[in-house]
Order: sequence, then C-alpha cells, then structure tokens
Amino acid sequence: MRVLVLGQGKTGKLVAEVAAERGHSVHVLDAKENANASALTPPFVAGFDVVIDFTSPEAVVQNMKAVLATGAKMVVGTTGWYDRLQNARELVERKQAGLLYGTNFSIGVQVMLQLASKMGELLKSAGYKFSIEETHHVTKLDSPSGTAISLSEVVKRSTGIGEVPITAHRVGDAAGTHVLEAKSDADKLVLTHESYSRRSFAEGAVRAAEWLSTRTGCYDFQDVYSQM
Ligand SMILES: NC(=O)C1=CN([C@@H]2O[C@H](COP(=O)(O)OP(=O)(O)OC[C@H]3O[C@@H](n4cnc5c(N)ncnc54)[C@H](OP(=O)(O)O)[C@@H]3O)[C@@H](O)[C@H]2O)C=CC1
Ligand SMILES: O=C(O)C1=N[C@H](C(=O)O)C[C@H](O)C1
Repeated sequence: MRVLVLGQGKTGKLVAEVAAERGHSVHVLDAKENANASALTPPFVAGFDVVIDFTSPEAVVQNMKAVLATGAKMVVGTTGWYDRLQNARELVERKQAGLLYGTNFSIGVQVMLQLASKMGELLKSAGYKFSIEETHHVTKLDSPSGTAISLSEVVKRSTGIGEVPITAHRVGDAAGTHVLEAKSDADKLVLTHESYSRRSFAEGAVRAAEWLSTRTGCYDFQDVYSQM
C-alpha cells in the first residue's frame, strides 16, 4: 500500500517504521509541511491508499475534513476530538470515504476493555465503586486520555452507573498506564494495563490501515480489531 502518515512525533515516527517493515511505501508529513492541512489537496491525497493520523486534537480535525472530503481512507489514532465524531461520520457517509478511529491501538488495551465490561456486568449489583486512573507523559495535550474515556464508557454501559471518576497523572515520558479499580468496604479488584513501548500502538494502527484499505464506512477499532 501507499501510506501517508500525518505527524512525525513520538507515535507517527514509529508508525512510519512499522509500515515500511510491513512492505508498504511510506510518506510522512510533519507540522510545517502540513500547516492547517495545507498539503492535503485532492490530487495529493489521491496518491495514497490510506492516510494515518497521529497529530494533535486541533490538527486532526482539519486533517480529517480535508482527507475525508476527497473520499479517501483514514486511520485516526489522535485522541481528544471525539465531540466532532458525528460530523466526521456524516462526511464519511456523504463522500463514501473510510474512517477507522481508536483511542488505543494496543491489543492489550482492547482485551482490558472487554474485561472491564465483564467486570462491570458481574459486579453491578454487589455494591462496588468504580474508578479509573491514567498516567501519561508530560507533553500529552488531552486529559483525561481517550483510553480512560473509553474505559469509563464501557463501565457505565455494563453497570448502569452514571459517572466513573477518572484521575489523570502526567509523569516524565510515560507511554501510558490505565488502571480500573472496583472497591467495596471489604475488598478491591484492579485491572491494570501498562504500555512500556509505543510500538504496539504503531503495529495496531498499521494493521488497521491494511484492514480499512478494502472498505468504506466508519469504524471504531474496539468493534473490529479482532478481525485484523
Ligand atoms: N490511539 C492510540 O493508540 C494512540 C493515540 N495517541 C494519540 O496520538 C496523538 C499524537 O501523540 P504523540 O505521537 O505522542 O504526540 P507528538 O506530539 O509526539 O506528535 C504529534 C506530532 O504531530 C505534529 N503535527 C501537528 N500538527 C500537524 C499537522 N497539521 N500535520 C502533520 N503533523 C502535525 C506535531 O508537530 P509539532 O510538535 O511541531 O506541532 C508532532 O510532531 C495524541 O493525540 C495521542 O493521544 C498516541 C499513542 C497511541
Ligand atoms: O498520548 C498518548 O501517549 C496516548 N494516547 C492515547 C490515549 O489518549 O488514550 C493512547 C495511549 O494511552 C497513549
């Protein structure tokens, strides 16, 4: 595939590496080359089979508008933009484009989300209080993390609880730790996922791009990751 990676930061760099290792031809645009999505003209985007975005909550919205308006396919790893999801869905449908987004492309986190759902279902009538903690690097722009929000949504759905408190910590270069705790007066049950390399995010994103390359429509990685 011809892959265009937007963002040459901590994760985008690795995505480009993994895509090349998997035999794809890769072009990367950094913030200067693509200020306000200026590089993403229809003829330029048409030169790629899929675009992968690991930029910022602000940049990704402009990038999605430009790419999806051409009817192209786009994998979005960037978090912190989900209040615009409905707009993106409408654009995808109108243009018969392809969008696959995910708060976390690590398979370990996807399994944690499934375990969290089961944990909520089994404990919902047993008087447990749920809470979430996440720890990331100090340069992270969004808070709480997209993954923590996904975890809280899963627990709310499976328990019927209205709110699950999230505490965010910013420490050094932490790649991302998520902890879900269910606590009663007598005991606690804890689920923890710790990333100590960003490689699993990059591998998940490239697999997602391969999967999306033959499809149109809008997909959450949570719903389709097991098909990859
Ligand atoms: N879904 C997942 O599995 C994961 C998601 N993420 C998310 O991905 C995003 C990026 O994370 P991370 O790699 O750590 O962040 P970084 O800050 O390391 O990288 C983002 C890069 O994007 C660049 N950028 C900004 N605007 C544009 C633009 N218009 N075009 C091209 N490049 C641009 C930035 O440049 P400059 O610094 O010059 O502005 C920066 O180099 C975050 O939202 C994060 O939450 C991260 C890891 C996993
Ligand atoms: O910014 C990061 O680093 C990460 N962001 C994602 C999130 O917001 O959940 C995924 C992962 O935790 C790393």
